[in-house]
Amino acid sequence: MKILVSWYALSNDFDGNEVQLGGPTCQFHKHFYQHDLHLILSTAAPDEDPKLDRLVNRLLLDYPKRRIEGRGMGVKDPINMPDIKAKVEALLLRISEADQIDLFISPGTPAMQVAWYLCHMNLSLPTRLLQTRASKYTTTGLPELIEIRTEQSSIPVSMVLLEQLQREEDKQTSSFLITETLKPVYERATRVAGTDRVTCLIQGASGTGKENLAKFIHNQSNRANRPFVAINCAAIGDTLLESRLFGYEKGAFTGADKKTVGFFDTAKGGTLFLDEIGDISASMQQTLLRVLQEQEFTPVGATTVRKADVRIIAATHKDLRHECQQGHFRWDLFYRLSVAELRLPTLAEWSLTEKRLLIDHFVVIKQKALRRTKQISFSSASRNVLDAYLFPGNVRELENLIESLYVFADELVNVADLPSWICQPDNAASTFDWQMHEKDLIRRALTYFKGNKTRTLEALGYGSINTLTKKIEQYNLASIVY
Ligand SMILES: Nc1ncnc2c1ncn2[C@@H]1O[C@H](COP(=O)(O)OP(=O)(O)OP(=O)(O)O)[C@@H](O)[C@H]1O
Repeated sequence: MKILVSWYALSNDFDGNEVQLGGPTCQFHKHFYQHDLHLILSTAAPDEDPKLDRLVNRLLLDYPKRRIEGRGMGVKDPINMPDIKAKVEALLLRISEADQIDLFISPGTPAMQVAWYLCHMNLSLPTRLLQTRASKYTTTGLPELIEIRTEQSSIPVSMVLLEQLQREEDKQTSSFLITETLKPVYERATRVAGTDRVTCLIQGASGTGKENLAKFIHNQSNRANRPFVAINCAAIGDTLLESRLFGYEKGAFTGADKKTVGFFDTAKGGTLFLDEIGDISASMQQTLLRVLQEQEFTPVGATTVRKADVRIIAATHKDLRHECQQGHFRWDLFYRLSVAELRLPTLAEWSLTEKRLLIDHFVVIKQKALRRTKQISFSSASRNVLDAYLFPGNVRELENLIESLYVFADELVNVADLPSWICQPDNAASTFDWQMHEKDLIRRALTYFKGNKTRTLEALGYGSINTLTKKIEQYNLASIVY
């Protein structure tokens, strides 16, 4: 395995908050990347650097098949060389089984470069020191890759603090995969992120990654340094939902023994994610509509209004247009929420190759999260079963399955290790194949004819518009974005 490790360049990899495609990290990927994994390091505490997330996500958008992961190293002072060295030493030792570890030293402070040099010299690991020369300084007009060759010490390093290894391990679990099927959705999401405040509606079945997508929009937006607050609207009744969202005054209701701020205040300047919006009551729909129209809200029991400064991202597993047609959801609120509409495909809509990629992705992620020394692998029979299974619970179901296999199965997963419902013959691909095929056909035709049902009908040859409409409902295609 060939691993690339580098810090990101605070100024050169970014122009303000935007990822700089001409920066050293993006340029490396464009011209020189031939690795199996890139670990991009940030000085921030683990999981607390929106810029790092933005850079990783941008690269994954451009190179969806690459494995690129961000690591917050928790370095307080970017010129404290001993601290930096101790942390990168620990990291390098953890990946010491790699065949080659390339240390890309161009981005980062001089202290970071010295630390790379010392690690290369002293750790006796298969490291190479790489730097790049920007195209404006080369005669060819293209950037150049330079390897700094030095004699490495033959004395292995004797001690590295083990507790550091442990602390880092916990945080190596967050990273997600943007496959070809997801790419258009994430591209639209990037555009949504670029517009402040635009309300967004994410539709998709349970477990397809709606909250992930909402976080992605937040992290890509100018609001990334402010809070992302999520609330599941289906889980609680009207009164509680209202007091959670808007806060309340002391004595506003029985049990309100002190003034409490709501999520609109907590998320001020940031993003408020309203999950399962399709499940809120008619009266809550009315309240929310007013807040969205007037951009202000009143805490329960208060007399004065407060300004709402949040971007709302709502999500639902329901087909909200259909809910409106049925009179269960207000059209005016639907239009307010769906200024930007995104739809996440079910796992059944992913190609087989992508599904396998996701399995491999979780095999790696869960190994780290559960601190297993060895990765699980699949017998060819168990691979076949997984290929045929449609994962109705989508990404979450697949993720949970891999996690449980790490807990209960041996390193080599056999069919007997898989849950019985996955192996049941009624899940066999043959039953579903033609339905999937039909669904795909209708989806493609609708997209091609930009949602025009008459032309789709002509192209596919269904007897009547009613048949086509029923199929569209059956396959949950009513809300696809053309
Ligand atoms: N593209 C992806 N790559 C890796 N993991 C993903 C991806 N999308 C989703 N996940 C993971 O799948 C799980 C479910 O995702 P998430 O909670 O965002 O789904 P959801 O659609 O909001 O679910 P629900 O409708 O049940 O609230 C999470 O653990 C998430 O990290």
